[in-house]
Amino acid sequence: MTFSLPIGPLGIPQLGFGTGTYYYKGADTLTFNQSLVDMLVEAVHQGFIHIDTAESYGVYPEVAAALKQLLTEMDRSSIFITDKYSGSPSKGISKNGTPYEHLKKILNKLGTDYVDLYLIHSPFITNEKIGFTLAEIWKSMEKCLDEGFAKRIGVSNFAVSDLQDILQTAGHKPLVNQIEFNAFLQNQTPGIFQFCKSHEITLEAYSPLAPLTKVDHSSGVGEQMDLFLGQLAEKYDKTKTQILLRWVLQLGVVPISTTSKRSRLQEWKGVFDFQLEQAEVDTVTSIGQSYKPRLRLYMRSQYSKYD
Ligand SMILES: NC(=O)C1=CN([C@@H]2O[C@H](COP(=O)(O)OP(=O)(O)OC[C@H]3O[C@@H](n4cnc5c(N)ncnc54)[C@H](OP(=O)(O)O)[C@@H]3O)[C@@H](O)[C@H]2O)C=CC1
Ligand SMILES: O=C1Nc2ccccc2C1=O
Repeated sequence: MTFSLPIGPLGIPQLGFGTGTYYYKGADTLTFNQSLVDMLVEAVHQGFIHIDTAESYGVYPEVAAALKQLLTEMDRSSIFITDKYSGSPSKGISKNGTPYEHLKKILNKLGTDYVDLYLIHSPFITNEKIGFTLAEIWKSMEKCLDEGFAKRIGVSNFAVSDLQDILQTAGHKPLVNQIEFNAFLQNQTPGIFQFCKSHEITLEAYSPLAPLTKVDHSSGVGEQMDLFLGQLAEKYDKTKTQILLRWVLQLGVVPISTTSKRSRLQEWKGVFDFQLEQAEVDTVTSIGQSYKPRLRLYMRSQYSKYD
């Protein structure tokens, strides 16, 4: 039976395939990573049609190559592409101009007319750093939406006060906030989960598997969580990876994961054919909340003060 990735309320496919982290190339423009192209094509073939990329990952050539192949077989509308603007600074000016200027260049590179979701990668944008204020950057994001180059616009790594600043002047509100989110980091910044829920801003969770991959499971809360995930895995005949992704989904959050292994795609399919009981979701949540200091891999210099 063919697998269809469930589509959420804003038309967002409910698991994103990340082209950062494991596949991150940054400024390395010389190496072409054919294994990323092959994995993207395979992932989309198997139903994982949501591709998460960014200006800073240095992987547009690979995403473009995968799309070129895929678009000979399927409609553009069957694939969901997210891009993120970081405005990579160079001597106080953004190397790639405004989000609008960046996106127009990138669409050309990617061989498509639009992205499905366009995010500002982080709120740490100032006139001094890149020559534009955050308000100017949001205006430019809105222009991308108005002209149809982005179907949806949003942000990433934004705190409540950053969102409030944007909401004050926005013509179009951010539809998504992609944040670092896992059982051991349930609020990247204070109150962000609840704020986004109450403002109907969809949360996307990057690095959702960190409690499995970045934690000592031999003692303390790490061990307690591992044991509980193990119990749930046994009860549902699932893996711990599947249980953690399921927990994210049942909180109404879209996981953004990635993999180097084709076998993981089969594992991901098994995230969508079962449900945790509410009490089990709550237990993962409450064990997770007792993990101190919180498990934070990104934006530490700005956000570790909250841990
Ligand atoms: N907006 C932002 O600022 C950021 C966005 N992102 C986005 O999120 C994406 C995903 O982030 P990432 O941190 O990789 O997400 P995850 O936490 O989902 O980690 C994915 C990694 O976990 C490994 N893994 C899965 N299951 C297991 C297991 N049981 N044991 C050991 N390893 C396992 C996978 O390796 P394997 O190859 O074995 O499957 C893969 O490399 C990025 O690629 C990027 O697109 C990431 C960081 C910041
Ligand atoms: O989004 C990302 N930001 C990063 C910073 C360092 C390494 C990987 C990443 C991402 O995938």
